[in-house]
Amino acid sequence: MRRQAAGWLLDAGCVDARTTDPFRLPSGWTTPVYMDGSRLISFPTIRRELMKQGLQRLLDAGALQGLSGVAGGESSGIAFAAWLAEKMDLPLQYVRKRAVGVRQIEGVVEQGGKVLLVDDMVSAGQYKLSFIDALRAEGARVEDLFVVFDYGCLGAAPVLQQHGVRVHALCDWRDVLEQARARGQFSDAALQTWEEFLQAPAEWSIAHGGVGQ
Ligand SMILES: O=P(O)(O)OC[C@H]1O[C@H](OP(=O)(O)OP(=O)(O)O)[C@H](O)[C@@H]1O
Ligand SMILES: O=C(O)c1cc(=O)[nH]c(=O)[nH]1
Repeated sequence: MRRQAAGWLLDAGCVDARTTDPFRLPSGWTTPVYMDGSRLISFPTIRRELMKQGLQRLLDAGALQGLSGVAGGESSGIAFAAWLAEKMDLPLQYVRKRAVGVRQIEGVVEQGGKVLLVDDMVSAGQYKLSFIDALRAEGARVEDLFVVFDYGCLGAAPVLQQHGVRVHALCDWRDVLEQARARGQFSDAALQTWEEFLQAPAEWSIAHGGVGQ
């Protein structure tokens, strides 16, 4: 299943891999690969399959028990949250990256209700922590995050776990790299740089002018 999700990200053209001029993420990490999950909304078959896999995964993990709402992270997470909320016939909210005035959440949050946070992806998890804080400040219980893609190497899952939130991701960079290799996508040099990053992300980032934690 992880390979299949990784393949869909490649099919949708979400992955960019470089050998020079690294990407600099808002968290300060530098990377040779970038995931543009926002493209997924434009591929109906892919997005439908991803949501089907997501629901199954959440069900298997017991994350759908007692849910009272689904909250999308601005902006790419909103469509995915809406599709999941519609499938489960649950209320939808979305969380802005920054408050407009005093309001960061749109939609109605049920006091004490359990909300599933949804986004297209997680890298270092900074935005997710802000979304979780905002939802909790409004009285929601947040115990689970669903994303299509987790970097898997920047430590977001353990940090979110410390904040009481489990991460449910369909795939990570290792899955995407294996799939890209199997398909012969990207140059050998790009695949090699990608592998070096995954083997030592902190060292790679620092060596390319980024942060390492
Ligand atoms: O900091 P993290 O929690 O790891 O999340 C990384 C964020 O990167 C993407 O958003 P981006 O800012 O690229 O824009 P968009 O969602 O508005 O498309 C993605 O949608 C996540 O929200
Ligand atoms: O760290 C981020 O914000 C980030 C990383 C990435 O690969 N793609 C993205 O959209 N955001």
